[in-house]
Amino acid sequence: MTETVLEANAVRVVRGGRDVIEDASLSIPTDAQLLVQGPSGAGKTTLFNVLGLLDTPTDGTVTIRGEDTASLSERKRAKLRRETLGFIFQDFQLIGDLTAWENAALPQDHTGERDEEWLETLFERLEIADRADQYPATLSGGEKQRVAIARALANRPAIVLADEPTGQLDPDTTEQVLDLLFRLQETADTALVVISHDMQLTPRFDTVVRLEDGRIRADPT
Ligand SMILES: Nc1ncnc2c1ncn2[C@@H]1O[C@H](COP(=O)(O)OP(=O)(O)OP(=O)(O)O)[C@@H](O)[C@H]1O
Repeated sequence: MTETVLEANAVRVVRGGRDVIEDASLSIPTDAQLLVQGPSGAGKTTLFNVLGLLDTPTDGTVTIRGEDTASLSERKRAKLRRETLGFIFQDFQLIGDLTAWENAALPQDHTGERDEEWLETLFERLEIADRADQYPATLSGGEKQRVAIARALANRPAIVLADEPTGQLDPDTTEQVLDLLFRLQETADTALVVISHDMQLTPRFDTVVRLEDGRIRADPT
């Protein structure tokens, strides 16, 4: 049986006096290819932040490998986040005065565990080895997203969480980035959770759930 790495149980998030997420439950196995698909305002970013331990739910629990994250101190949550999760954001969030390589190495710097060989593997697989010394301003959108993917995988996280990872890419580059993500998922042995409004992504994923008005619904197809 596949192990569950992250579980959200009856999560409710109240913001601005109303329920932005209502009774959301998700079980993420170690080999997940999960797409959470939903329209603008459905609560996707809020759910991303809760699953990524960047925000705490008003009610309900988020457990990682069976450990309830609510009972942890902020320091322990941050440590668990650094060691277990890799993040990919729509706007890449690269640091402008660091090179592509330095950006990708940041999570390793935070945990103090440099693994140059793994970074090299990632840069080769992502076909950005020749861009390693360039600064973000000189990279294309697709290249920036690949650096962001390398950074997300730098610490070999158990889960990669991606919020609209292809939102700024054209359809062809979107397909290429998805191909790379799935191939790297296998190499890195990580669960992949993508949150997106983009219907183009739907056929590529094993499991698709819909988020509508803060509620998770099973994929109707
Ligand atoms: N801190 C907050 N205070 C008040 N309302 C909030 C807060 N955070 C989110 N919301 C509201 O909750 C709803 C869901 O927001 P969220 O950003 O999670 O949606 P989303 O699905 O990611 O949307 P988009 O695709 O447009 O980014 C929105 O109506 C938003 O205005």
